[in-house]
Amino acid sequence: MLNKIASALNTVRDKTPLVQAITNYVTINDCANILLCFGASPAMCEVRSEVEEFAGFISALYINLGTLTEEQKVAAVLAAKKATELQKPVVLDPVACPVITRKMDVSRELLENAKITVVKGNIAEIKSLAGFKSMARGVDSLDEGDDAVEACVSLAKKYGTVVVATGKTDIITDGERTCLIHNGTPMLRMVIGTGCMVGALVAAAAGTVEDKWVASAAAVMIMGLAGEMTAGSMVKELPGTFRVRLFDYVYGMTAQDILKGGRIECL
Ligand SMILES: Nc1ncnc2c1ncn2[C@@H]1O[C@H](COP(=O)(O)OP(=O)(O)O)[C@@H](O)[C@H]1O
Ligand SMILES: Cc1ncsc1CCOP(=O)(O)O
Ligand SMILES: [Mg+2]
Repeated sequence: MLNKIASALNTVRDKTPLVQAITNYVTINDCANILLCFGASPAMCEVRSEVEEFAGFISALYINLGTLTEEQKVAAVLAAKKATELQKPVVLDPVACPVITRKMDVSRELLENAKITVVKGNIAEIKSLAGFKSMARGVDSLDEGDDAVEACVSLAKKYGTVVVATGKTDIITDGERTCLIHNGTPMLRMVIGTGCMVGALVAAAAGTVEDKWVASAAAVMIMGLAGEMTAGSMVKELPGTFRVRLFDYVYGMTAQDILKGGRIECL
């Protein structure tokens, strides 16, 4: 599996996927920059009158509900349907769906009316979307992760998607194959948007790598490992410096780093 993940990194770099993002205004710039560092090309195209035309050009679509305006909501549904028609991968990040009913409703609408290739959320978001009890505070998960694998598998089977749940241990499943990623650092929680950035990276990988489960695992591992390497490079762990250096470590990530530092467990 580590070989496949290392090869996924090289595939993204070789193919330079064009990732369309309809995403929140808190972390939009970080999402664009992390995509560039990964080797992808970001385009934040999110107006209803533009998205259907743009779908013809993209490698993948990333929809993040973090600050979902009414305009974004209409555009997201149109874009997801068009991407489905054109067989382009769609990644959904159902930010705050445990605590805001509208986000849950829009997530379900998207899952029911388009082919969502990957649903990526934190553990609380994924558990609540799967109908499990979860603990959240705003956009953050407070969930210990009990039942998380079961929730991921059940959600994956229900909608025929890959499901990614991030946390101390990340879970990636397509309903049949499940793996856990043990890379990461608590510092990733000291910077807002690391979850959004993981979603953007998943879209880039899904836009180029055939096996969407491998693509998702690769994106999640690369963020976790880059976080570890960033924290390891600092004499004192400071969030501002960490945030800037995180981009550098994603940019500098090599296949060799993955083979050496990747920590994955296939269940
Ligand atoms: N306690 C932790 N230890 C190590 N890595 C973590 C921890 N919590 C989250 N991460 C990592 O931080 C990133 C963002 O995940 P998370 O905080 O769950 O998402 P969100 O920001 O959407 O709530 C992921 O790469 C995840 O693996
Ligand atoms: C703080 C905040 N508020 C609405 S979206 C957002 C960013 C969420 O980022 P992440 O899901 O990566 O923690
Ligand atoms: Mg999030």
